[in-house]
Amino acid sequence: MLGVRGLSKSFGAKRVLDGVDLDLTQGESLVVIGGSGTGKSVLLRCILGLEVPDAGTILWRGRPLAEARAEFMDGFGMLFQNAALFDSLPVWRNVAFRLMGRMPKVEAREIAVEKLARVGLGPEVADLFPAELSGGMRKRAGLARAIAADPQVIFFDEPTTGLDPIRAATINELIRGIVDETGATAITITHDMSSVRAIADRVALLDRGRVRWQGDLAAMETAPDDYLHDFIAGRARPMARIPE
Ligand SMILES: Nc1ncnc2c1ncn2[C@@H]1O[C@H](COP(=O)(O)OP(=O)(O)OP(=O)(O)O)[C@@H](O)[C@H]1O
Repeated sequence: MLGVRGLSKSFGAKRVLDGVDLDLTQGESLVVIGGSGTGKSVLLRCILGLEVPDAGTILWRGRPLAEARAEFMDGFGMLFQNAALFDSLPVWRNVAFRLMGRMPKVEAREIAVEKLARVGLGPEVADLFPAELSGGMRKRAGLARAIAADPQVIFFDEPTTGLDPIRAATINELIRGIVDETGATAITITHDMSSVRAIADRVALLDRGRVRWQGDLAAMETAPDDYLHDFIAGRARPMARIPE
């Protein structure tokens, strides 16, 4: 459904992505992990068309995404790292952002309230402003916005950043539930191994601009790769090579 072929991107002399290849089938949940600065966000930005790669192609349903950009953009949802809600709009307008203009306001609001309910926020939250929400509630509202237009592909950018472990687990469960329910294809980038275990069907580890390892979640624990195991365990070895 979504393929990345030989994607490369440099900033000045710094080669951040150096031939990344990935494939996602419909309904699959891929979690991309990798150390800080390994290019996870750059990869996401290239897929979203916010960054122009130096080389490589992104395929969407077998066609270069560049040729199907409008169709792709219509069918994607995104949960941003800090929820990225518009502070001047009430929560329901944030959730309904993609729906406004496509349908009458009253209908958009109804869908927003329904999506808020799906993420565990009651109708009383709809008219609050983002500043009145806790961090966990903001994430939930961001998640409701990501699913408002029933996307076929959803991107989750560090979905648990800034949350305590219990709230993080709730968000992970919501994401997994939503992906299962909607059959959406999902790409998550994260450092949080609890997210990996809760959300992933498949895991890809980025290292020095390439996919160092990828495989099913179950295979991750026994994969013959020391760096992957250090990453999973959050372990720093004396004199270990930390990829830059
Ligand atoms: N617009 C840009 N201009 C110059 N360098 C950039 C730009 N965007 C990203 N980089 C560099 O690319 C590298 C990868 O950045 P990226 O944000 O993708 O890392 P990441 O894997 O998402 O890291 P983190 O997990 O810390 O968020 C970094 O060294 C960063 O400084």
